[in-house]
Amino acid sequence: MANKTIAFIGTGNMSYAIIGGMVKSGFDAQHIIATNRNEEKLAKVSADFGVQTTTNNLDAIAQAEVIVLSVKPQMMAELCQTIQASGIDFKNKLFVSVAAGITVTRLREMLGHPVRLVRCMPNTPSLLGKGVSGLFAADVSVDEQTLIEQVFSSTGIVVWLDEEQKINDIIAVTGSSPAYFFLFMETIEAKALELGFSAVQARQLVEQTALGAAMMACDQQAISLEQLRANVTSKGGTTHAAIETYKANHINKITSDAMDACIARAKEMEQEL
Ligand SMILES: NC(=O)C1=CN([C@@H]2O[C@H](COP(=O)(O)OP(=O)(O)OC[C@H]3O[C@@H](n4cnc5c(N)ncnc54)[C@H](OP(=O)(O)O)[C@@H]3O)[C@@H](O)[C@H]2O)C=CC1
Ligand SMILES: O=C(O)[C@@H]1CCC=N1
Repeated sequence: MANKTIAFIGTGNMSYAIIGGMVKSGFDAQHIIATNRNEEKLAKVSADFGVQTTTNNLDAIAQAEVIVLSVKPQMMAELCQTIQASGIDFKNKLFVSVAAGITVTRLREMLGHPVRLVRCMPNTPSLLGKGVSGLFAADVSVDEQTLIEQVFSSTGIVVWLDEEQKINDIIAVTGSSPAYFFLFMETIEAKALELGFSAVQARQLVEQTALGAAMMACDQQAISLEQLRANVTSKGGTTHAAIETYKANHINKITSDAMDACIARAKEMEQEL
């Protein structure tokens, strides 16, 4: 990665998290260019991580060897149209798209060129080096795969996928799932408030418990999640009463249905965009 420059086109929530993870893990900020149409967002990423910034996407693309397309899927066609119209030489450029719901075929149509491309499905914990990135390579050399693996493994773990359609599955498992955990935390926080804990206490109690549970799972790999749960659940006790309530309300089915809806939406977007 030594002398390669990487440009993030459309630096919002996701690119901010990736850039943060990269810089905190030691990537040279001077080899990262962040773009946005909004100066305010660029001021923050520059102040926080010391990367180069510009509102001129084409300047950034011209300077970079790796170009991460990171606008919302609905804005990708318009962005690619401007890249295509610029007449930029794609020969020495490797593209990465983090967009959900846009296939390799469709991205190449949008760019008007059969670019070498990696589809990446990251998640926002990348900011803390705790991300997961699912990667699918399309006509990418071994050296380029190594390069992309270096970039994304600086933000957490990477998983190479052998079929493009698995990107949609990993969206459900890791791309979108931080939001499921936050939703679950929100429900505990709301109930803690109802029980009379202050807002500060409710937030602190839920975040410390979530962190503690996640760290126990990470620290005790040999113990199944089911067993970790069992270790909290005394026979005839309070946790048992709570868990039985979750089961009676079909928590497994709710999660399975939610993840199926996530995958179905990704497939629908592939038809729409
Ligand atoms: N957020 C997440 O957890 C994850 C997101 N992704 C993918 O990442 C991509 C980005 O998502 P996210 O970061 O959440 O979205 P954001 O809207 O936060 O970030 C995209 C940014 O790009 C800006 N932008 C739009 N068009 C252009 C343009 N032509 N030139 C320069 N900047 C532009 C937007 O500006 P403005 O604010 O004015 O619209 C916005 O600030 C999506 O494709 C999504 O599917 C993948 C995995 C997880
Ligand atoms: O909600 C979305 O569509 C994006 C993709 C994964 C997380 N956020």
